[in-house]
Amino acid sequence: MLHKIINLTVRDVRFPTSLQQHGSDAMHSDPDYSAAYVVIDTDLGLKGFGLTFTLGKGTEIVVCAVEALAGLVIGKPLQEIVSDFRGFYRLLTSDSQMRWLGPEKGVIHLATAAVLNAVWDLWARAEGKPLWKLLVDMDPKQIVSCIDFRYITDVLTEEEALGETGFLMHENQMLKEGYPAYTTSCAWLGYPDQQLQQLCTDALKNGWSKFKVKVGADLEDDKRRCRLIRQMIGPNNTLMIDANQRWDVGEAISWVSSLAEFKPLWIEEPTSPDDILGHAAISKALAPLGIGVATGEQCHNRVMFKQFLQASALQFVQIDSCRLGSVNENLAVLLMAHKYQVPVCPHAGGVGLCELVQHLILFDYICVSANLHNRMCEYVNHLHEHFTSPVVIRDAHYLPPKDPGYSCEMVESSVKRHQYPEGEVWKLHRT
Ligand SMILES: C[C@H](O)[C@@H](O)[C@@H](O)[C@H](O)C(=O)O
Ligand SMILES: [Mg+2]
Repeated sequence: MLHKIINLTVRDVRFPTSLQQHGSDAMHSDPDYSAAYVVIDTDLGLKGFGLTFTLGKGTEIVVCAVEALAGLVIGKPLQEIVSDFRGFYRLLTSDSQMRWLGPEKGVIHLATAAVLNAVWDLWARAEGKPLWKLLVDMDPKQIVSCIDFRYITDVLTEEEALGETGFLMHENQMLKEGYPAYTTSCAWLGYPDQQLQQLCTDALKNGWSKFKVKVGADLEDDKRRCRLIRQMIGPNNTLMIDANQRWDVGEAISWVSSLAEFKPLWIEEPTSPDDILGHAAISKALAPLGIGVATGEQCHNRVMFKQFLQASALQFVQIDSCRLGSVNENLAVLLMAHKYQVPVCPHAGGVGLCELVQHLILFDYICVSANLHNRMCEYVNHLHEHFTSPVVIRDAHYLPPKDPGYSCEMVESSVKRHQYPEGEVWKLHRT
């Protein structure tokens, strides 16, 4: 465990997903799934790989922010970092000059996630374990020692957190059955009805039973698309809807009420991701219709999640492996969600997000929640071929990864081809 970090590189990698409207929603009509992709080198040759997710333009800004953090990482032995991981998280997020850019939000926090994801990957590789197993094998004290409790002790103290982990009952079940997943890949907003129908038919054949549909641009379109999907999947399968922050509070309530006949389990991101009281009002108004509110993919830190939970403003917590400050901050959110008994259903609509977040939800089930009721992890079917250890889905379940690390290493030839702007793929698209 002497691995000393001697270098950090970061690259701007973009995939032209907008060409076919993959990933499109009511607010992001042309998303190019992208990543600020980090590689850290150690003196002994072991490498760590990490990333954060972006939508194309602006990835270069995240790259700059990662470069600004690199000096805090280079020169550190892995052992020193992980023996005081809370301190290291603080170092990255509380730098007395750079914290002005956040603190713990926006571009600088995305950069923190990319760097720390690479450090966690390195640690798991050094231990020869997939990240979920590294977490599962830690004793609760060590888990808790990775979390920065600043700003959340009014809801969760370190002592309380110690009592919240450690069930360990369900590892074998996960290895056998995997963790339940839902698919978003049938119904991106830019897909025509025919494509939606075809993809839904295929998904049903492949054993999918939970489907998310993008809504929010046009009410009549939403009704037609939800009707179509509900008819195809029948009354017993699950439907979720996602508006990606399109509405004001009142509009959200009336729009979703008009879609209530299609029986969605949740409305995701109905309004601004920062409007905690707005989400609380929407939750209250929709509860009698049996519709919950889900949010989190743009919830930028544990303090926001704390308040969402305190205000009963969400009924599904959607953690994101690349928006929060890596595993460290995600652990805090998992434990707070457990305290409030709110199910965690991770966000994974992006490049690499499925690969990463599966580790976190496996840990959550095995060591924290021990519960599968109303819990599922998002799955989207794009771009897995660019990873060296892509997710394995069987019967709509994530099978626990076996390779050491955090599953975020990308195939080097893919990185080269998709690097922006010099990669071959981008040369083609510009001509
Ligand atoms: C732009 C992206 O594809 C989003 O639409 C996506 O992350 C989405 O909100 C999701 O829930 O998967
Ligand atoms: Mg979403």
